[in-house]
Amino acid sequence: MEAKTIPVTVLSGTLGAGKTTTLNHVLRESGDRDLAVLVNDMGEVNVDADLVAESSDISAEEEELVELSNGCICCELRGDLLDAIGELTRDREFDGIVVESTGVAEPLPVAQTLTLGFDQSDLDPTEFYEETGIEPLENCHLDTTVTVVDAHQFHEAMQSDEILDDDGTKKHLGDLLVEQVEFCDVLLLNKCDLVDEATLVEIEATLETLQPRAEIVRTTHGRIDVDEIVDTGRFDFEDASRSAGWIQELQEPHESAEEEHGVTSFVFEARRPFHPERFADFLDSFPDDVVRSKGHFWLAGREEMALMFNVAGQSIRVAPAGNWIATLPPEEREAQFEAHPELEETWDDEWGDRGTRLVVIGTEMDHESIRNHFELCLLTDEEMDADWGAFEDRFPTFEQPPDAADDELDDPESNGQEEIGIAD
Ligand SMILES: Nc1nc2c(ncn2[C@@H]2O[C@H](COP(=O)(O)OP(=O)(O)OP(=O)(O)O)[C@@H](O)[C@H]2O)c(=O)[nH]1
Repeated sequence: MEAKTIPVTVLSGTLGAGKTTTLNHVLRESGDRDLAVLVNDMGEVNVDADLVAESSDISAEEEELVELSNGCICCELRGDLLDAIGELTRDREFDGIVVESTGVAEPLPVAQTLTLGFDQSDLDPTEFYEETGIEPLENCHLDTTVTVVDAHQFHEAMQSDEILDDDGTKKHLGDLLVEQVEFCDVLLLNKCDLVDEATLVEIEATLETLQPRAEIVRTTHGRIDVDEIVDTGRFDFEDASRSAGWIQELQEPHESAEEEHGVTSFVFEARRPFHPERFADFLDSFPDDVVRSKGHFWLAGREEMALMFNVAGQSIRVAPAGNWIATLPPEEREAQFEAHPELEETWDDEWGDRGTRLVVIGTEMDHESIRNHFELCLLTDEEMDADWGAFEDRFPTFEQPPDAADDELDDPESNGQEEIGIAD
């Protein structure tokens, strides 16, 4: 039998959602469990850690409380995070470790760091160990990822055009919130005392659509049963990476017109490209009732590369999604056909795999009107025969391979969003 390893819980959530409050509650209610806490605090003042220490009788000498400051555990402090857990657990057996991320941290890279660091994933960790200089930790496992959502601020956050700065990486608040919701095992819908029942039900419906796999628990002042988030055995990297509603919807599309509480979704598909000017104009006034949209699209004049469409609240991002299979050399194309036999069915004699497939999730959306808007952006028969290079194209140009472009694209100021006229 495998030895039991220490379960690690990661708490994420936007600024002020109630992470620290939840952590304090968990420490107070931890009973016989011996818990260690690791708090990632950006900047000079580490208020969170003080609070934790105060309310949980943890003394610094016991070294059960570790602060990681001046950086973010989803970026430059990834190695430090593992070092700190290694230090903590070198001579001591804990019943659990709770990591509180900063309000700007993305859960996926943190989970990736931990699964690699705990040698718990199928990914090849060699490069990671070389880069961070750490040794794999065999005495821990990533057990539960928890996202705390502020019920009171949810709608405001989704509609906000506030830009957050995570150590140089700029992101819309809605974008971060959606990422945190889409990647977790447990969603704590906190601050339920500040919101009426109808609003809570509506937020729950949205959360369920964005993240069908997670357990959603309503809380006030983070009062959660400790067993719901410590040592639950819920985390699985592959499942968590594939659990977002938009991914599931793309895999098994269904037009959900009468979902609960006005939250519905549909998949838009087309085998003609979008007219770059009309599509950019549409994005300039993109409907507010779309909460989330994601997928790839074909833009006329960009026959080499598929583009990724990524809407979360007020954030609209476009990024490279890789070359069309039709552009690959014959042997690579063959390999793709072997790996994805379903390609045969949809392959177009002239255009190969080029096309558009987007999931649209929203509240009280008018499906027909949004579909029509997308349809109107497609090239007409006449335009199909025109010179596509002559169309006005305000979308950013992507010359780098997708991997290299990714970081830069996270920055709304550098990814050309202004160029494509994002709606305020
Ligand atoms: N009314 C109400 N207030 C809450 C609730 N949960 C937390 N708060 C308050 O919300 C504020 C922020 O809570 P924190 O726990 O510090 O939030 P956080 O997510 O740790 O915040 P950062 O560390 O700044 O990201 C505090 O004043 C809490 O007392 C709740 O359920 N209801």
